[in-house]
Amino acid sequence: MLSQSTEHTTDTARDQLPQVADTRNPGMPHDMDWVRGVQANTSAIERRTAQLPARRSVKKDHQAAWLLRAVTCIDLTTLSGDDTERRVERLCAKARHPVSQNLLDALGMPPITTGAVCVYHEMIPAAVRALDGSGIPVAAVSTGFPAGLSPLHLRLAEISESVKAGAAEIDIVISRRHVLTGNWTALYEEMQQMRAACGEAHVKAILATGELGSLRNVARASVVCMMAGADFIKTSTGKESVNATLPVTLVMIRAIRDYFERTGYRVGYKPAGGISKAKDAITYLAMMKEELGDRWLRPDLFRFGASSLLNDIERQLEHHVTGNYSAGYRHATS
Ligand SMILES: O=C[C@H](O)COP(=O)(O)O
Repeated sequence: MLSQSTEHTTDTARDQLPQVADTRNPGMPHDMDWVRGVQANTSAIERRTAQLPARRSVKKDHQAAWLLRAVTCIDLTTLSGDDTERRVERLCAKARHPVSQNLLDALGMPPITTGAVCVYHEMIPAAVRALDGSGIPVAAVSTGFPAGLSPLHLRLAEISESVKAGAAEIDIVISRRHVLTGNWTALYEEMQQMRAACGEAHVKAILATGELGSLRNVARASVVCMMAGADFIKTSTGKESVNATLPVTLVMIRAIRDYFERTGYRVGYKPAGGISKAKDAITYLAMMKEELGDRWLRPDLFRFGASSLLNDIERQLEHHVTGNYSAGYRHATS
């Protein structure tokens, strides 16, 4: 039998942070001095992250526990031009039962679900119907995803439409040009308007880090989006040529830590794009635990944006239980 805890896996350096009530990040006035003071030491960051996958070795039951935890944090995603209602329904069925009952029984685990299902606006009604009664939220990518270059009033209207259609979480894309030109005020104001358009729906700010030019820009954009009220900061759309990476992750989660230490508000983190291997998921979780502590290992503060990660996790769990690997197609999600 597995414990759902990951407590045996690594020491927690960050559990000493001040404990405050979990309230949604309301944002704060734009503090340009803070933003200008944010730096990122690229070589130190790359050195630190280069060591992570090599020294991270989680075995047997602990590995299965980490993998099940990862499953509960997946935003199970389909974002393709050829998405259909049928594909979304299959994805939602998988989100309800991401790991087969046989495996859960063998591991002594109760039923679990993924963190959310993430789709384009047009697919929201199908996802809402298919997830009815499951408690699994529908996340929608809005604001002219993935480039975010449609007029602002249309991007804001798209958010409102997505919320009206039943999305409980909105993944917005920021205007990369505001970062690349150092127009932090424009980024702050845009993010604030998007947060307001979301209303009660939680907003994840996609930075598209592969297009921001430098880790310092990633750090500054993270801070500005949190100041403007982002509930989550997310690396990528999955459509950039470089998506989630470990150096970008370190920069973003340290920005989250800094924001928490200064304001008392916890902002979530979502690495997305190209995360398809179970061992990579464990590396990300271990990094969250080391840098931010156990509180950030739950789906309200951590998600993977991933379309195929679940397949590999299920294969690894099957290997853990049976000693054999099954063919990948048996775990296909769509
Ligand atoms: O936000 C989620 C990403 O679009 C998924 O990317 P992926 O297909 O590389 O897993």
